[in-house]
Amino acid sequence: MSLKQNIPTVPLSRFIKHSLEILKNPLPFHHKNFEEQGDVFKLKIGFKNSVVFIRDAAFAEYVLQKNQKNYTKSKIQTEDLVKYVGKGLLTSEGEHWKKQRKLIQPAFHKKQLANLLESIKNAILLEYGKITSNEVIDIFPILNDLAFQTVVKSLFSSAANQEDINRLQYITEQAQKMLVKELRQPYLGWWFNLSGEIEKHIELTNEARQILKRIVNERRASNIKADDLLDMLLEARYDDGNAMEEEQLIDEILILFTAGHETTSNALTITMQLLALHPEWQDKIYEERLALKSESDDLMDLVTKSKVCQQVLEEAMRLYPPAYFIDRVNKAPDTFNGMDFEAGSNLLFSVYEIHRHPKLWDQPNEFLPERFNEGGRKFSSQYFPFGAGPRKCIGNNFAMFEMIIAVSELVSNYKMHPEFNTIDITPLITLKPKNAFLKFEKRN
Ligand code: HEM
Repeated sequence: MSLKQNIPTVPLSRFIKHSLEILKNPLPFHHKNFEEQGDVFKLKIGFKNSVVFIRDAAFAEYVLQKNQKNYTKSKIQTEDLVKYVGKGLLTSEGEHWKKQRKLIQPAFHKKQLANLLESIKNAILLEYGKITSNEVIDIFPILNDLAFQTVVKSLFSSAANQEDINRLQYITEQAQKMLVKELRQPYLGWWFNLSGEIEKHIELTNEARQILKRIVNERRASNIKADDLLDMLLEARYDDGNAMEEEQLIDEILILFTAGHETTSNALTITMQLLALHPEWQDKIYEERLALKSESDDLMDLVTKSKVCQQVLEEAMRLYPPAYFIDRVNKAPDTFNGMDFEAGSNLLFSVYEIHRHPKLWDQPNEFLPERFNEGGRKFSSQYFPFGAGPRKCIGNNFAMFEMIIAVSELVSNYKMHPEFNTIDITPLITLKPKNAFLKFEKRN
């Protein structure tokens, strides 16, 4: 039995004093608090409200896995996001979530993903057509479009025209931007309502729903077998033999756009920046790709055997996890390591801090992909880029396969050079890269 412990508390005055700095980039503020207070501390963010910040990997494992039944997601995902994207996998809870996860999971199995690799690769190559050699360019917009196109093409093959795709991307990004505004300036909530800004964005997402309904109905009427994600979702059956209702299907598609787009483009952009700063790893990936190509042209072989490329991506997501916080709220009171948490406590796990914890990692702030040479599994109790437990990212393999193809294709055609020797980030809902300027030199 562990002794009772008080949770160190950072007062409201300190939160207010640093509020501008926190709005710009909260990570240094949190880091300082962790250094001063320890791996668990409470931050007062109002007279009655507080958030518990955690960089204890065992605590994360306990909440996300061992005792996950006592925890739900916070209102950000289960209410604020719902008004735009509806109740799908990412945003639902309880029995509804369980039923949806069981239904959708098979579409993301490795075997099933094999059918999508060709479309993923084609979408990637199309985007790489935008790269101009020997000029400094911002790689983020290209990789951002790439990540959206990849999800759309995996869902619909060629069923969506470019105009629809552009509109869907625009709407997804606008809704996300609006949500960021609401979360960062909660005190302006009344104004966002009164000025009609929220309503405008809900209308936009309704327009996206209409586009998606048309695409789905055309597919239903066509009898075409495309073997894409949409086919999988249309053919999936609940235990009672029924298929998904149309509204639910549309919600799930909107959620896949939201969850699968920004996270992947962030991870890819930062990986390219790190590779530009560490050209020896570009050479290693290039050599690996040459060796694999001489054995087989099969894309499944490429994505499962590109070990060096995988290590680089894993290390990039250790240093810059796109989902840099994971939040949970406890249903019933709970105790961890002698610390008591009353029901309804807001727990925020800093994946960013856990991934750089000096007690867990050698040279935690250095880019050392070789630490993953035995795979990420070795670190499964302290490495959570895709979350953990039953709510772990359903698109985990999809994202890794997509990113391996994207990195390997780019490195096999170009050498990347950095414009700056630092990596700048803007932590919003996800950890977004900033100033990702690189120069591309065509390989012979
Ligand atoms: C590098 C890319 C990605 C990262 C880092 C990432 C990260 C995550 C994380 C951390 C969670 C768990 C959140 C929590 O427990 O609160 C999650 C959930 C989810 N992700 Fe991803 N994700 C990525 C790509 C994708 C892709 C490509 C898709 C789909 C095409 C996707 C779909 C989802 C969905 C639907 C959920 C909710 C799962 C559930 O609650 O059952 N993600 N993701």
